Amino acid sequence: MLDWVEKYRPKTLKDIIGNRNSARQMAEWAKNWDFGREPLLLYGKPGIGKTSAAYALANDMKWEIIELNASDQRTKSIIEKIAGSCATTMSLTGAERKLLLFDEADNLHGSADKGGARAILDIIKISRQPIILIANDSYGIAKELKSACEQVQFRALTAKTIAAHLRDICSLENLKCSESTLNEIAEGSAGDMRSALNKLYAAGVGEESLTDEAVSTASKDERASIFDLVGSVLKSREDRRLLQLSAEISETPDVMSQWIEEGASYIKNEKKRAEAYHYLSESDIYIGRTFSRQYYTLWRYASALMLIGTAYAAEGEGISARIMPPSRWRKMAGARKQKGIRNSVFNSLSERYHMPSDTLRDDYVNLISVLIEKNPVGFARETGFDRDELDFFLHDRTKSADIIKQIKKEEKEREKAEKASKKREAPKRESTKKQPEIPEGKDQVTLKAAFQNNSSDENKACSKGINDDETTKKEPDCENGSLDKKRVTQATLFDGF
Ligand SMILES: Nc1ncnc2c1ncn2[C@@H]1O[C@H](COP(=O)(O)OP(=O)(O)OP(=O)(O)O)[C@@H](O)[C@H]1O
Repeated sequence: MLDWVEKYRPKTLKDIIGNRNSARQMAEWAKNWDFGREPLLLYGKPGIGKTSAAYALANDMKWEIIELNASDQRTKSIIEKIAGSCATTMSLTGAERKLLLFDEADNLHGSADKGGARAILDIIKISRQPIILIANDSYGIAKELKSACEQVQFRALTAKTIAAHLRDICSLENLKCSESTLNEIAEGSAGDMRSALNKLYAAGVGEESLTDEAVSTASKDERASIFDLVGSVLKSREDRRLLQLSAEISETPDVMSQWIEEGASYIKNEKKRAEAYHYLSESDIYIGRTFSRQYYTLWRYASALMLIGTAYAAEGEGISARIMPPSRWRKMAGARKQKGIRNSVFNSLSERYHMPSDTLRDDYVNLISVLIEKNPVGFARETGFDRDELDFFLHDRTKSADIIKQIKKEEKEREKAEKASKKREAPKRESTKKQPEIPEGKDQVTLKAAFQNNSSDENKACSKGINDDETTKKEPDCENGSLDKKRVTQATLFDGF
């Protein structure tokens, strides 16, 4: 049996209650959608119809819908695998278009979502299909992602609008309910239609009439979110209520502690803030012990310390800013990327200079930095660094990007010139094809092997000359080298066969 939230989920945009302008904006966008059109970003409080509106739109347009949630472990590669393919191809079921729906676009910083924002941006660039992103908190969305989208705000619904919808549902379900009870549910839902429907369902399902008592019992069962918990810790001093809220949310104490830590950073008074951090660190000890001893009863102490301790320190001063996901998640994602760049830089230098990467990192990093600063172009050209790797030493993203761009341009021009010169050389080679008795393949391989054994710069230059088909031009430079000698040697070797 469907609960009423599902049973009365809007089927078409016309069923969306309130937010008429937003629904209209979505319909316009879909009607005029064409390849290259910006995705939509629907944002607003939970439970006010964003996801329903996206589904209703897809239904109206007869578009197939593919939903991706943050909990799908949206690493870059997975997104590219799932969405990248359908972003560029037509639907298998024959539906004209596929709507890619990225829910929780404001929650892309967790470990499961590394590179999530970047990957979505990449998909936006290549997608031949419409995309909608959904977020509760527009401030939590990566800046680049936000500016790549057309934004549609969803506002919390008024108590009057919610009450009217509840009345309709009561009559469809043959449930008798007084106006005052309906208003009480609507007002207690703070603009959240889903929460209101859940309360009505919990109190009224299987009943003929609704009593105030049933409603207040049902309200207690309403599940809280982590945002409610952080807000309450900073605002309220009701210890029991805080513990009850923490039991309702689905986060474990270690994750909860990271959210509270972020919340504690909003406490204005420095002393009080320090006190909050003190309780958080005490709580962290119990979290550590829980894991090391696998004794989960200790979690209760951890929760009590972090919640009651932080609330005690905050003294109910409340929060004037938006509650954000832990900033350490963002920092950790950044640090992971930086570590990857560092490893790749030192591994490639280690190969080049035949030195352990640890030695390079511990003893030569300053020297290398100075050398690179003196001649960044030459160094980047020689090492084949990319922008991030070069920036690791230069600490100047624009400069690094410019240098890499310049090198790539030069490479392209060189390739072009080489191709052109090969074209010019081709007829000449045809005419000189009839060469000595030495089989062509064997000659090349043995010569190459001979050069590999010789590491002097001069011989390298000679070998380059040969590979580049410029033997004649380079010959005078090779007089002291062993090219001619080797040719003689090889010839003698082959003579022996
Ligand atoms: N504006 C609305 N009109 C009609 N029903 C609504 C509306 N908003 C919410 N509902 C009801 O609440 C349920 C949940 O709504 P929905 O999932 O669309 O909210 P949401 O804003 O996307 O929330 P979240 O941000 O948590 O995903 C729907 O199934 C529907 O029954």
